This record gives sequence, structure tokens and C-alpha cells, in this order.
Amino acid sequence: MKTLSENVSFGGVQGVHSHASTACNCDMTFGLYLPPEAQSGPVPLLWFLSGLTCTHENAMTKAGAQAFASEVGVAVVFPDTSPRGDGVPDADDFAMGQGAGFYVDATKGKWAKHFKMWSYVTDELPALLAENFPLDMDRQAITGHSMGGHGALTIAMNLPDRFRSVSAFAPMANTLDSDWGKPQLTAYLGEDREKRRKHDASVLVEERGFRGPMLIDQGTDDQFLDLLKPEALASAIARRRQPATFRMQKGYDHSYFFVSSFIDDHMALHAEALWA
Ligand SMILES: N[C@@H](CCC(=O)N[C@@H](CSC=O)C(=O)NCC(=O)O)C(=O)O
Repeated sequence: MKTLSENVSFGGVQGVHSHASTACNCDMTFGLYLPPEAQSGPVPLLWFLSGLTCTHENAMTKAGAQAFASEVGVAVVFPDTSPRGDGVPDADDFAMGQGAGFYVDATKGKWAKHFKMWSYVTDELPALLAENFPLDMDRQAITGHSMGGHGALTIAMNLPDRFRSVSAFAPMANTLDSDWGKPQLTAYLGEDREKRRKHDASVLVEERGFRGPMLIDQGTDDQFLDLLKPEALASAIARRRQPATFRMQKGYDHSYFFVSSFIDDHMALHAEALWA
């Protein structure tokens, strides 16, 4: 692992690190914020998964998570959203290829060699973090934006013992039946709808649910509302009677201005679960 940069932030340190990834068959870069408490012992960890076109940098610089993370003594990791590099396949559509890993392990065609973001985020990166940083991996929580909201919800519900709390900002909520999800996951995983069910947040909420706190924020003026399908997730929450807070935030769009407006609420939810 190589440290690319370190900046003091709210008394803690915002680092950027890179490493050779076995899962993705390329070098990967991630951001990790360590609060001041990390200087005296392991701290809990919050995952922030980002959306289409993002690198590790977007949420790290625009979500505004560090102030609250410092206050409550929680580390935040910002992984990249896909494998990258000259040898890694890409697509003209920004919703496919580099910047659009969808947090799945691709099994089909040219994508299969590198696009293993599920394994990267659930196995390889946690192991690397545990080995190299003062983190208490028994206390983890997860959040994300858009494609990253889809990742946060689907990973949390597929790994029910790992995360104490889950939240999402404008998540892609119904990847089985949306143009943000269906074409991409079909290319990555194949035509078999059954294989794609474990990557649909609404299906998972209805069939499995989540036993910890869940918070979803969605802007009413989001330019991608028809692709995100928040109504599918809200209906699934209601059908399962899943304890959750689902808020339609009047006037907000899909940008990081929306994310940073509500990040403190999400951080507070996760901090309470992580320090309980
Ligand atoms: N360039 C695209 C818009 C891409 C976009 O809005 N990406 C969002 C995530 S969308 C879902 O995953 C994002 O987070 N962008 C990075 C940022 O810093 O804002 C277009 O032209 O429509």
C-alpha cells in the first residue's frame, strides 16, 4: 500500500492511499478519514460508497463528512467506484465501465476480469484496512449516494451481521427494472434475472429487511428521479414494515449540495449505532 497524500482535517487526518488490487486486477485508490481518537486506539468505521462517474475523491471532498466524523470519533472510508486504468475496459455511456462498477462481481464478457467491486468492497479492502489502520472492524456502518446508495443498501442487507446501520442519499432503488441498473447489471452478470435479485435494494428490503437503523433521503427535484425509483423502495419498506426513515426532501436535486445538506443526520444515525 502506498500513501499518496495526507491532510489534517478537523484535528484528524484525511489520507489517500493506493494499492495493487487482486480482486480488480489493477491498482485501486481510496480515501480514509481518521478522526483524532484514532491516535489513541481503534475507532469504528463508516463506508461511503459513491455514484456514477465518481472516484474516491468526490465524496471525500464534497460530502462534508469529516467535521461530524471528527466530533464523534468515526473513521470514514471512500472507495473508488470501479477498477481503472489503460488495461481496464470502458464504455461510451457514463453509466457503464470505469466509474460505474455497480458494486457487483461481473461474470460476463470483457467485464469479468476487472469489475469485481463486490469482492473489493466486501473482502479485499476491509482486510487491507484492518491490517494497516487503527480501525475496529466489529463496528462498521455503511452509506452511499446514488449508485453508491444502491451499493450500501444491497451490501448491508446481503451481509446482515457486518453493518450496524445503513443509510443512503438518492439511491438507485430498483436496479432490476430501471435503465440505471437493468442494462448494466445484465452486461455484468447476464440475462438471468435471479442472479441480479441480490443486487436490487427494493427486492432485498421486502425479502430480507435490515435489523439496524435505516435512513433514506431523496430530493424531490432530483433530475434522475425516474431512474432511481424511490417509490419502489418506499413501497417495499411499507410492505415489509421495515423500521426506516424515508424522507422526500423538498426542492433538492441529485448533487453533492443535497448530500452535504443532510450528511450530519446520516453521521448522527451511524455514530449512535456504532457507539451503542
Ligand atoms: N455526468 C452525468 C451525471 C453524472 C452524475 O450526476 N453522477 C453523480 C452520481 S449519479 C448516480 O450514481 C455524481 O455523484 N457525480 C459526481 C459529482 O461530484 O457530482 C450527466 O451528464 O448527466
